[in-house]
Amino acid sequence: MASSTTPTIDLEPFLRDGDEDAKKKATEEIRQACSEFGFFQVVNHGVPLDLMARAIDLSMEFFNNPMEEKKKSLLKPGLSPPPGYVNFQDFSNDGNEHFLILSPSSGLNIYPENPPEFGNALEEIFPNLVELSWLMERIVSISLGLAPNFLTEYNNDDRSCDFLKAVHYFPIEKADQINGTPAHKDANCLTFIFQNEVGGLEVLKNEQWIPILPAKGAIVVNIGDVIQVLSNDKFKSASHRVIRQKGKSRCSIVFFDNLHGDKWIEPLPKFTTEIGESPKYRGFMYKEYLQLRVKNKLDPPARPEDDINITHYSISTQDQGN
Ligand SMILES: O=C(O)CCC(=O)C(=O)O
Ligand SMILES: [Fe+2]
Repeated sequence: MASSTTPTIDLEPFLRDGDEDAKKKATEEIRQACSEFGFFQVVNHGVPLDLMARAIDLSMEFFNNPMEEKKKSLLKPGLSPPPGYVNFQDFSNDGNEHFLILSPSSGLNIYPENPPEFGNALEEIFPNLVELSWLMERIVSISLGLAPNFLTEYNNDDRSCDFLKAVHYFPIEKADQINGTPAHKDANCLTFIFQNEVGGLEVLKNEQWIPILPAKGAIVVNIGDVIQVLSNDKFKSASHRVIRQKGKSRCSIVFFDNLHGDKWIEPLPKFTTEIGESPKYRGFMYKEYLQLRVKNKLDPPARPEDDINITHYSISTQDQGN
């Protein structure tokens, strides 16, 4: 029966050899969560819990610095996404600020002096989240009926476009300031989020906002547009948002398992020609979509309905009939 809370799935069977039945059961739970919600949480995921807690604490210490101090690690222009500090309140209604890093091996990251361990903690957690992405790519591929290494090979095992953000959501001071991050769908492949105890992340299902409750040590996983398009809507990239809370700062660490911009994205034959279904999207170059999304964010259209999202590439039923 369909439920109204997102499931939590134990990945412990995947961290050891054997127990194929337990692996199958967890894979089936993930398949259901991906088609019903596009969102779920995982526990026993292999990312050290003390490192997760340290990354959150040090992020909050960084965000508690005076603004002049934070702005010393301003973003490096010309890179997309730009690493470093950004305060969205400077140019949008979003009530958050973030610090972004690219892959530590890029050599492009800049770190603030205070607190000195902040950069180390982010660099240390990054490869742990890459490791979890590999595992989830494998499970998601299997649950779509694809070869286990399908998603990893689809991106030529290229991890150079992954990135990570530490995000601080300011507490609400006036009643109308609830917007932390407005409703959106992630463009990438898979997103991983862990959060402090404050809450505010919500996912849309059947026109209802469902809270993703913070659970100690759990990591939220959500499906992005790339998987929705490849699977021709079999798996869902769900709309989600963050609501700010009264008197409490929310902190999250968000890791984006991302594709190379030169990747061509279109529904796979397995979900179209091979089963006699029409593709729901036309193919596109991933970087073209990302550029449209960035433009959208920095220079929002006057009418919200002109906001660019994945439906930009939808093939309507009418087109399919022609
Ligand atoms: O901070 C969060 O929990 C989620 C942020 C988010 O959805 C995003 O950055 O795409
Ligand atoms: Fe998101």
